[in-house]
Amino acid sequence: MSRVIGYLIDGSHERGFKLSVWAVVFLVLLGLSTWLVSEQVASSMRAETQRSLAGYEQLRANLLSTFTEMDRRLTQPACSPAYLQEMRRIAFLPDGINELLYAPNGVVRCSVNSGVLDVPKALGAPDIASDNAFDMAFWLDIDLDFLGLPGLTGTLAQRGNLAMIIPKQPLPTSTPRWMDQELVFRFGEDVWKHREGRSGIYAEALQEEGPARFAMLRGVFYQVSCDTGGIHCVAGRSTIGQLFSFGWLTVAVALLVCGLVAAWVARQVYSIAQRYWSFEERFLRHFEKGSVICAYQPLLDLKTNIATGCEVLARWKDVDGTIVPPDRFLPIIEAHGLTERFTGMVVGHAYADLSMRLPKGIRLQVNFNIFPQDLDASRLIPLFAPLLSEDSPFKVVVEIVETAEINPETAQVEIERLRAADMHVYLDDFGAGYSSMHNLAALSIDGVKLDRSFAMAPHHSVLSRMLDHAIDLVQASGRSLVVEGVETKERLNHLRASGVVDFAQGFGISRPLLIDAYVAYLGKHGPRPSRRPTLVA
Ligand SMILES: Nc1nc2c(ncn2[C@@H]2O[C@@H]3COP(=O)(O)O[C@H]4[C@@H](O)[C@H](n5cnc6c(=O)[nH]c(N)nc65)O[C@@H]4COP(=O)(O)O[C@H]3[C@H]2O)c(=O)[nH]1
Repeated sequence: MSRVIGYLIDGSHERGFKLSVWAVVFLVLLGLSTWLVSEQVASSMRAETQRSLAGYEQLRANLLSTFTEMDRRLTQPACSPAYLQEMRRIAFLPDGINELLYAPNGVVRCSVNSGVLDVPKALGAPDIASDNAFDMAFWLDIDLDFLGLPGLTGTLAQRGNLAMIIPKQPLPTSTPRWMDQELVFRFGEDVWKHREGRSGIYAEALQEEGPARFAMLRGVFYQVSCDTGGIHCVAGRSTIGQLFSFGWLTVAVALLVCGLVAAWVARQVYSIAQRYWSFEERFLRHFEKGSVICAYQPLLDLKTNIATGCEVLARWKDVDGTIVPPDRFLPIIEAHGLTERFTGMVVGHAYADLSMRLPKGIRLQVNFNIFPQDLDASRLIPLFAPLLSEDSPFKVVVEIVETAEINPETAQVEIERLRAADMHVYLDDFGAGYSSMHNLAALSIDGVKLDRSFAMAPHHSVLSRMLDHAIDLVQASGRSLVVEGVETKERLNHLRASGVVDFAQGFGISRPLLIDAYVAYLGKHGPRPSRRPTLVA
């Protein structure tokens, strides 16, 4: 996991990472805005279809009130002059309905405009029977010739013995251009007749799933609204194309905003991921006792050919269990002033490993690396205390690297104090960095580790040719000499043949090993246990 995230947030994948986050966020925002827009479109369409229906709601109210008025006022004998006179008065009411009729059992006998018909007009079966919420029957688009209106058609509504011609009610002309509408007159759940607007929309809308009959997935939006009695219905339809053509500027701005927001989020996510998941942050979050582990690289005594010691090399266990080499985390430890705490962890871990696993009766030289800035005996000695007890089977060596921070005078004082506490001091990586002949001579160190670059250098290279001279130089100082970086048998034999190198260390002898492997290695190549512990190294 940490490897994957580490890979993603590593600088070289910044673009890909940001682009992926951007794409995800952009799509989410796009989905969200599409949903919001579709909600907005749905509610606008609902409002528009209901507005279109409002005229029919009003018409229905007028019909009902006119019927009620006729029922109340037409008490005279049907089709009598007084009856027709009263009917005429009612027809003058400002409700837009001005042709009232007397039509018992679907047979028109008289009307306001025609008076008593010479021949009563039988209307036949109604298109919509009266078993609806308003007890009204309807005849749609009937020929009004019988009322003296040749060539005209109209809709006739009947309640009881009374009837009236409904004036034509067109859809509002101010409907938005991004939407088409159709008005239908419903005869029942599944039977209707087109009345106004664009034919076919209601039928299409009925095909759509869902209670709101709102189908945006196919890029078409439908909305149907019906009046209270469910007789008039207005179906609205709008397509993505229609919406875009009237709102392209909004769409362009929305896309731009989504793009910009996604870019901002991608940048934030990247920097948060980097901050939270960078190796440094991970290391600092999990820098605790169990996360530091030790590897042990054998030190081979060239005089006896026995691996009498080891160098303790720290590793860090990443959150996913990956073992991380020290060059990755040591700079972080130094930058955060954790060096002393870290050395304490390494010493504690090594002590626990070795004291538990080392066969009884073996005395072992154990080399630890310390940070040059920690060269302070008063702080170091307590850290190593468990390994320095009188009956300890360990010979403790601390390896220090010469750096600009080492002042030879103060270093000498600290080295003396360490040695007085039964610790041994080696100069590490001699021949590289800040190594100086003067320090080699002036500091009372016990040994010198030749920088591994000499032994690792290919044959006949300059460094390789310098190896013997470097060995002579250290030998002349009288210090114990360790050559590290020994990778091949040839080089090991060469060093052994020189007769002046005390210890060798390198992959050619053994790689750094975890405790189990190291104990197994010691079983084969280490000192034999003795009843009375004697120092072999
Ligand atoms: N190519 C090659 N490499 C070889 C060979 N033989 C040994 N090495 C590597 O050389 C390094 C020897 O340790 P060093 O010079 O003290 O260099 C150490 C030491 O300066 C530092 N270090 C490691 N553990 C600690 C620690 O606990 N405390 C401190 N302060 N520094 C540590 O990290 C450095 C690197 O440690 P490692 O990565 O473990 O690398 C180790 C070891 O694995 C060889 O034949 N060929």
